[in-house]
Amino acid sequence: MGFKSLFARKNKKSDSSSVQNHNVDHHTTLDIPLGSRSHSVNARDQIAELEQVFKKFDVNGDGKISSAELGAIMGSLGESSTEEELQKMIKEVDADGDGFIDLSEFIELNTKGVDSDEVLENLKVAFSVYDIDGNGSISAEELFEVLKSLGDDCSIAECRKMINGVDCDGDGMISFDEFKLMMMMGSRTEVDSSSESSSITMAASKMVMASLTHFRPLTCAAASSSGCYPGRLVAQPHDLVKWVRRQGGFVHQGLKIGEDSSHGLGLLASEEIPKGSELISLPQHIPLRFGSLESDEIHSVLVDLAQKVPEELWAMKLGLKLLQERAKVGSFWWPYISNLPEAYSVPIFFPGEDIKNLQYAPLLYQVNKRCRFLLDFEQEVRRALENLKLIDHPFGGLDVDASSLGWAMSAVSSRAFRLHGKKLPDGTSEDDPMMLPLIDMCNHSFEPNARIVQEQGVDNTKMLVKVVAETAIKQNDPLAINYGNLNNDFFLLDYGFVIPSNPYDCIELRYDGALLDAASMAAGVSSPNFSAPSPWQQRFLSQLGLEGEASNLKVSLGGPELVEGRLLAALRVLLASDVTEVEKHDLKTLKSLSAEAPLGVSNEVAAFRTMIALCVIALGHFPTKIMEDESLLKKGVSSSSELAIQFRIQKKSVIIDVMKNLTRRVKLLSQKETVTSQD
Ligand SMILES: C[S@@+](CC[C@H](N)C(=O)[O-])C[C@H]1O[C@@H](n2cnc3c(N)ncnc32)[C@H](O)[C@@H]1O
Repeated sequence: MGFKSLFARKNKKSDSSSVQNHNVDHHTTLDIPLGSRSHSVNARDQIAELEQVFKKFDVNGDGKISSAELGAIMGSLGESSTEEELQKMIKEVDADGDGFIDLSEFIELNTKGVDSDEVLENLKVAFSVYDIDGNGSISAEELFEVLKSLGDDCSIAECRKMINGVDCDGDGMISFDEFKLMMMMGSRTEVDSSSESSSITMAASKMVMASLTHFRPLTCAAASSSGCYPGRLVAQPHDLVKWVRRQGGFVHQGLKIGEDSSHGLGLLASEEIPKGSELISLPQHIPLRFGSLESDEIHSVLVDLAQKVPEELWAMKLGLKLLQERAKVGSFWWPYISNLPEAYSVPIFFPGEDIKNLQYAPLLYQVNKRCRFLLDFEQEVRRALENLKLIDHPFGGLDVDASSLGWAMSAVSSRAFRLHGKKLPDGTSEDDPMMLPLIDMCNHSFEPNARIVQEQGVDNTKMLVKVVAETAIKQNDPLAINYGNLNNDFFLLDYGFVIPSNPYDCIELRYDGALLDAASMAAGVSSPNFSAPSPWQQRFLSQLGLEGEASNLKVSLGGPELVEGRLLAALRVLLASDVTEVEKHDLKTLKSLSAEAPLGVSNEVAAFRTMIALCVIALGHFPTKIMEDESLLKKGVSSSSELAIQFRIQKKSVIIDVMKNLTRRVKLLSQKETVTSQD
């Protein structure tokens, strides 16, 4: 890679050789002389800009660029080079042979043309940064948007002026050919002093400067308070479907991105699609990962920081990479990242009052843990970055605070997929979390019409992962995949939504003998002694993991199991008096709700009654009743309050459903008992 090509950051992954079906027209080269070797006085502006760029390279300010400075810049742009390569690059330019590049050599280099495929390829990458919607031309609005996102406060009128100076065919836009012409004229000798030429120079140098010297600010919008779907990072994001196709991916012609009821944006079928159809396929290089591909070079600061992320918050690790790519102008993934929501409705972004409004201790605990982690990690990140030179800084010198870290963590937790990674010796494979552009536009349903398939062990496939139609899909139907059979705690914490009547929702309780004593007493169950089990009962409790060192005291009610088997078995055993009777059954039977009263009807009724009373106690922990919650919702509240209220309504509904189900079972058992005693 030559020195000049640094002007447009070329990401290794955009290398066209690794891409099939690269949708770029290779035949539209303009017949323009690429440069000359002297400068005109009218190129003063451009030279002033080049001086500024030179200063960025010249880190120690000694007026010359050394191979170390060049290497550091290349490294920060994702291009690592050997000393030999760096020396070769310097030699190309070093007219006086002193082993450095001085300002005049730098200007000479950048004002002469280099007619090569490489320059053309780099121009295409630079062009794509501005062509936000991927329609092949840059509008004044797009130019404005990009320059604004880079911190340049030029007006839309100025952008129009810049465009007019370059717009040869008068359509008000810059096509790739016009862009190329502009870039070449911006660095040409015979630039006259007309205002048109200076617009060209200004536009060219602004764009060049932008793609070289700026990073996007990492601001984080507060979660949207309106009910409508979240805005994207930029007002006019890239066309994701086109981008995936351009990168060699496959997107079914009957798919489009559109608004999907209350789920934000999603994928919709624009025509009927038969069952089994391939919908989307992504080649290996499109997913955004932390660096599991052999060729990935991860910034060492990011690697160190990632090691400080606890395993269960894996999303933050990939989030660091996402933030770095978000900051980097010219990132290969920008067309994808520009489509990400600017805000997330996950509880870490709720106002404190709404976190309390969740009213459910296990989730409050998780939310607080995440918030605390983000605040601590913010400090960790600051410490890691504080003495770094700009060129060593993974985020281009930008400040990374807890809210931008939270944005990144939420973007990953709500979109990343954990695919199969490296095979392990035991035959299983490592989890490989990655973001799957476009596929992650699919919303969730427990009754999905599509599913993700990872192409594993299939020879000759360049595609890493695909989505296929699980059922026939009707025109205008949204595409839905199943994110997992998760409870609402996960959905809210990681994705920012709550599913009403979620069959997998449950409540978590802490197994506690004293609490069970209280519950059984309230239920009128005679002689309960849960807090002082006999030795044989303790043996059972240890086998159930409810006693002893390796115990796990979290038990759940609700979900498909209705009552967690360990809790049911514990109650059955603790309410039994005859060890030999209990020992007749294996643990599996004792844990099973469908095993009918294995220790007798009265034991079963007492166990169920105790559980019903436990539900009453759990319900009592919620300060509000469902009716009160519903009337609050009717009145109208903020979107975070709404989510918090919906969440707690669902939790209370789970408890009530468990109570109803157990009450029905008690009734049936009691009838059975009466019939048996009458027989
Ligand atoms: C993988 S993204 C899907 C694309 C997303 N809708 C968007 O606008 O970019 C996951 C996010 O979509 C929304 N979502 C997906 N399925 C949903 C559902 N069943 N109910 C509510 N929101 C849903 C949530 O905001 C979630 O965090």
